[in-house]
Amino acid sequence: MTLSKRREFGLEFYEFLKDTNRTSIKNKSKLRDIYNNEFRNSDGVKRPNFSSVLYALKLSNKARVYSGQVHFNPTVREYYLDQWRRPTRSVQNGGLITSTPPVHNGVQLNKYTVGVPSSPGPAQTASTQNGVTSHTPRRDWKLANKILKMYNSDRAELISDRRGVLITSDHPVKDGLIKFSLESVTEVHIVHLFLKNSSSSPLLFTYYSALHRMSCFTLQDTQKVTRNNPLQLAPGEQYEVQLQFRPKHPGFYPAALVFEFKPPHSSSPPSLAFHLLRFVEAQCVTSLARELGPTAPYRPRPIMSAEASLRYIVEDGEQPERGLCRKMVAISPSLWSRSLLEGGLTWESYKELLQLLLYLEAIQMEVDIKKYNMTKSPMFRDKAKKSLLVLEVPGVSENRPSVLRGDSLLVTKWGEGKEGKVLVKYRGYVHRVELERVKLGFNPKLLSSFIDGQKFDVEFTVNRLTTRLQQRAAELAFQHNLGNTLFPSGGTTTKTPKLQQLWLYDKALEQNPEQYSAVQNIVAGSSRPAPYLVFGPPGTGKTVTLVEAIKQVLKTKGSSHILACAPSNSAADLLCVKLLEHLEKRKLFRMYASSRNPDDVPTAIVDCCNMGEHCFVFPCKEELMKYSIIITTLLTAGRHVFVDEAGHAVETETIIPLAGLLDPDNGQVVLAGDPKQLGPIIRSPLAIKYGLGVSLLERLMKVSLYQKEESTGTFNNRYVTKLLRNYRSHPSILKVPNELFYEGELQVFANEMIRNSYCNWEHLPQKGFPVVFHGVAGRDEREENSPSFFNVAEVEVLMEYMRKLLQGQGKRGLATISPKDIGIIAPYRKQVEKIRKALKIVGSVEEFQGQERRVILVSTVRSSAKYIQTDQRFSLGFVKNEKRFNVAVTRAKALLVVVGNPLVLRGDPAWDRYVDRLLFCPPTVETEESEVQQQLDPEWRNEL
Ligand SMILES: Nc1ncnc2c1ncn2[C@@H]1O[C@H](COP(=O)(O)OP(=O)(O)OP(=O)(O)O)[C@@H](O)[C@H]1O
Repeated sequence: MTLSKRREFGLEFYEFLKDTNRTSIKNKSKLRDIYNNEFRNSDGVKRPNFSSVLYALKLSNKARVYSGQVHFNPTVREYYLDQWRRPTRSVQNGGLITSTPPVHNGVQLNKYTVGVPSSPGPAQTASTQNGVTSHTPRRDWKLANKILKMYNSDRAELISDRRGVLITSDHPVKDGLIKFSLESVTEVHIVHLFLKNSSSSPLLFTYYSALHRMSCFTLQDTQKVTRNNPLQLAPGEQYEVQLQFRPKHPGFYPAALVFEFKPPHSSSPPSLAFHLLRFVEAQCVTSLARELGPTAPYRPRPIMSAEASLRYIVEDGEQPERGLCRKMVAISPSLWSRSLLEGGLTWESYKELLQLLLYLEAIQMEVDIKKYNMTKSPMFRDKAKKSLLVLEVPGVSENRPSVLRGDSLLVTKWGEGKEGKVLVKYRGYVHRVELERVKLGFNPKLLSSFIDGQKFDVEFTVNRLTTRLQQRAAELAFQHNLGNTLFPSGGTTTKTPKLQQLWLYDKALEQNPEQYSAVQNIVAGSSRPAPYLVFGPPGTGKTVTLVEAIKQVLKTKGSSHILACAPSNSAADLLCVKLLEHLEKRKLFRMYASSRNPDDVPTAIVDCCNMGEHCFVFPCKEELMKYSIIITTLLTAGRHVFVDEAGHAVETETIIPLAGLLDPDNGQVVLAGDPKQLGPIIRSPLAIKYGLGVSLLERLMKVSLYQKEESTGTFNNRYVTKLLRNYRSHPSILKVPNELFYEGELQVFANEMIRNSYCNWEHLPQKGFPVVFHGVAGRDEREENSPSFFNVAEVEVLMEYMRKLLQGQGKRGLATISPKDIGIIAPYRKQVEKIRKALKIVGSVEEFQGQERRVILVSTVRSSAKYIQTDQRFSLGFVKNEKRFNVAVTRAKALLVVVGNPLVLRGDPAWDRYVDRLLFCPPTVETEESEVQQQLDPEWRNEL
């Protein structure tokens, strides 16, 4: 159980002590007895033992223990029990709070009308019994849990006025919900709630509270009603409770309020109590937020109904210009058996099992893509190229559906499908993919009769090429005898190599013995035929080691042919740019697939790649052999094959460049990556279950050859190098990922001046600790037909940080910074689009793996838990995806700002530990624990 959960139980116990007037008890064994006998198993919730709970309280400075006595920290009450912010000052004794600026200051509030009671109400006496002022309604955990459980089935009843109680308000109430909106954080808004006994007998109003804590709200009433101090409502009598909303930040703040009533006999048992619920949705929306808000309400595209059983013919369309394109034949698995699936991956089962898993994956892709079929979708002529038609495909930029240049889809004129008639389906080829639309090339037969805005039914199709390439690679790997490479034992390895002394291009690497030895071993080919692995956490120099090794292989063996690959275009481009630092352009060739958008080619690479006049061209083999290095993505792919970010790729993707190209005896494969960062994206649950989600790098790392030798406790440098010196980040940025994912092994080696450049930034909650977690109560919204999410409140907070960063630069000893030193990472395309409206420097996590910036701002977007499963399924978002989370928080050198809703994020174990460690454990040795809590805005600290 996490520390935060244990702490939560501890605080809940403290609350229980308060409720039963026993906070004066300090004796540890007595408290343990109360905990065990009365609290621990009182409501079926599984709670940890007392010591474990006490330990969590101690760690978070909420309790101290000495001489067998437990002393609860007085701030426990303020921070925790008082989840509804305590009034800052009272108007009169026992009166209603009117903290500044009061909206209804001076208005009378009493039992029947709004006013201040002339004398202290009975609550004063009751609440001071224990020497503690406890009139602010506190949360009843048991009740909150009970209501949350009932909520799904009994919502209608919970919000209905019952047993003579009517709850009305000065705001409109629709379906139990009160909504209102403010324009600025300086405003305070009050909602008056009137509780009326409309029955013919008296009733007791016994309790009110909120189901969730949210400190921007305050609830209050004049009589300070509690269960110890109930209020009798005579027939026809009305009583007012006020809700005050005072947001600190723009955002969306939902709340649920519960009101408890009972028959008026003092002896009536608690079971006779009944509860009414009201919901509140408060918003604070600034003008920027309005501008960025949904352009139109979200309306998912109508999905095409199940395929009609009509006869049809297909009219082929116009393909985009591209080089030679060889059709590949589909491979159906020859064997399909449970024993094959369950037998695990061995060299004997390699081809059959991988082909079967790829087949399962392809079936899942077919099923998935059908869900995106659209009906009644209009198309328009492209203004720039009249022969193309433009179709809106919301979500295409997030691969929902996955459509690339060169893929095709089928359209039918809407309303044409009639029984007995042969339907014409027109195949449209994708010429260009834009944010939410594609440009399609169709048959002239369609174009000649096309009217702008004409509506069509659209069927998406899966491009089988990628699966087929991988299936073929599995087959070729077998044919070309790559068993010793893919299942290395070390037994077949050639004699111990002689390592040469090398003069590295990047002198910094000579100072790092692991990097230097990795380069030496790669140059000597010492692991052959086994692959050489370079693995290690973020920022440890895997890519630069790989790049240096490539340069050294070329320097020492001039005739070598090297294929350098990465799973994504951005990672392959990065390799290319780094290689160009010391190599002549003529030696190097970056080969793009025809599906790549030519506009996305970085300028540094334009004149050493396969970009032709209008499209990418594919030179013949002889032409290609003139180059020393060819750089491609794995799917687009020697003697030497280098693969960067190998942990991100499916095994069969990684073997595409090996199978058929690698000489099994003399070829050298080098894989660099980190299995704790982005992994393969697989849709089929069966394929995942039986191993397709494991990259070649990850699988090999479990082979004994690549593991620490027991006798020495070290890795065998001949086959593997583990890099542990991080050259990127300030220790505070690394602290939590290091503990979560790397067993604390990462060492800080980043340039001191750069990594410390934000340690004194005035906006840090704590000096010397350049990590900020900024809690935002936003709302994850969608607009129009797009399935992608955005969160305007988070954009606003990001903009605020951008302003602070750019305005503050160069001042008070801070380094100057330009926008290119700042990166913003968001998990959804729509959020990226919204942020781009103001800035030009954002990208998705995939684009950021392998990259770094001086300052990184992360927007997590998710603010409601209900979409988290969808995120998991589509490998989107940061919640419930440790690897994406790890990549996002390890890109910054000097300052990391994470903006998100901690209540939602904490539903994920990794985030929970992250927020927990940031908040409750000293991030650096010299930090005071109490100060660490300042890392989070106080408003949120109360919520957690
Ligand atoms: N020996 C070294 N001395 C100084 N700086 C280094 C050294 N090795 C790497 N670096 C620097 O560290 C940073 C991270 O390097 P690199 O991108 O190669 O790491 P990585 O392990 O591939 O990271 P990630 O897994 O996060 O993509 C770069 O700025 C690089 O120049």
